[in-house]
Amino acid sequence: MTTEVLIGIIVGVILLIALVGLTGYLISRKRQISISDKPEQMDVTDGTTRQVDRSGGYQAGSGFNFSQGGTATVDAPAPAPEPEPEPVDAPEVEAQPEVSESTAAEPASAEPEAAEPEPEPIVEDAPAPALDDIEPTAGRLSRLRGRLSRSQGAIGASVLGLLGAGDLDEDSWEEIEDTLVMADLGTAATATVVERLREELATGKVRTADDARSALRRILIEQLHPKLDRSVKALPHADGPAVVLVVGVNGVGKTTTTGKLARVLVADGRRVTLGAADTFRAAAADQLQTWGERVGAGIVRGKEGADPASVAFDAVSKGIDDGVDVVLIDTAGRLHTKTGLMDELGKVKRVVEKKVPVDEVLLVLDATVGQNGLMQAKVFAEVVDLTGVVLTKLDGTAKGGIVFRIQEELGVPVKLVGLGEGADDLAPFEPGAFVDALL
Ligand SMILES: Nc1nc2c(ncn2[C@@H]2O[C@H](COP(=O)(O)OP(=O)(O)OP(=O)(O)O)[C@@H](O)[C@H]2O)c(=O)[nH]1
Repeated sequence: MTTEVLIGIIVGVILLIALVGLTGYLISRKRQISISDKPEQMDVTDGTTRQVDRSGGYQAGSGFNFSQGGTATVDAPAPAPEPEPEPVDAPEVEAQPEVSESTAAEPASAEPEAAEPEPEPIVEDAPAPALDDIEPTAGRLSRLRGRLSRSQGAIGASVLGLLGAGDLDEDSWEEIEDTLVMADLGTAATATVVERLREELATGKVRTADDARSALRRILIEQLHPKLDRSVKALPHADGPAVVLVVGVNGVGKTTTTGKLARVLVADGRRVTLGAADTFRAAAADQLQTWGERVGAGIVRGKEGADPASVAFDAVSKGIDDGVDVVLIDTAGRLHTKTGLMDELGKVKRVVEKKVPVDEVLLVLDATVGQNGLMQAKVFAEVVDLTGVVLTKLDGTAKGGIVFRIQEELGVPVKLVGLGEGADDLAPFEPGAFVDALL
């Protein structure tokens, strides 16, 4: 009797355990997201397989968005602690000789009152010869599809692969974190993305590959502050042209970006004057002149070593006289000393503003240099009030995640991206399209 009861109890317990185990297994199967981290493949006729282009790449439908300076910025990101702008030059030198700076290539010098007369700036009018056909600006991103191929999938394949492995242990979460950090998202954005992903998974609503992809997509887009005003303030005012200063260290693509931007503006029916205030390297002014000649934009340039501020001032003066819509000023970015840079850029801005307000200060950063770019950005942010970032060479890097850090740490929107060396390889930055290229 006792033995029978005992056997009965044991059988009952075994059945109960089996039932609990089966239920647990079924629940865990249901929660498991099955996503392949391998690229999709398809058979081709020769019996081999090749990757299906599931890219779509970085594409978007709209063209460039230009606006007038002074318009309010929408939904500024909660920036990382803003660097205190350092005071620009202790006592502002009043009655500055606007175009009569010394030609000495000494960047850190104080603004001289009465220096040697500046040689007359060389003013080149737009030449008559046949001009380039400029690619239409609308749908520019669609045409540049696939340029982000190296970024493409970097985050998606690995993170979605891990999410697809079902219940994630701490090692998997660490691996997800590592992937995001490797893509240069930075620790703050990575922590937020991981936290948000954990929350989404905890709700139990993420069940399929599509759910996981769209959750990750949504979270990454949120981190890019999609509502930021990314319009380029390049539309003229009632009483004068818009002025755009293009700043950045040498070699990042400043001159190229200035030329590309001129093309976009001309293609949109705007009249442009270029100011070659990068007087450090004569070749830079030659390069800009060529860009101008190709689209019919006038250029003002100085002799090598001339004072950048006087060239900028003359460019703006000529722009006003000619009644152009926008003056684009390419500056030199010798980052050897912060003081030198501050003196030079601060002075360029102040001198120009004796004529008209500067509407846009675009910092050009080379995406391929990763962290270094961020350090450069911080130095520039201390020197001038940046209003936007142009991220160049995104076609040659898997580190597109730097976009997240720049915006987060500077509180300045990425407005444009360079996606190649071609004259029309400049596109507006669009968070949705960018994230699609990453996944
Ligand atoms: N792949 C790629 N190359 C680019 C891009 N933008 C610029 N470049 C190249 O980067 C190089 C440097 O560009 P520049 O415009 O001369 O750079 P900069 O900052 O003006 O440099 P300095 O003239 O020395 O002051 C050139 O070979 C450009 O063609 C881009 O978006 N993608």
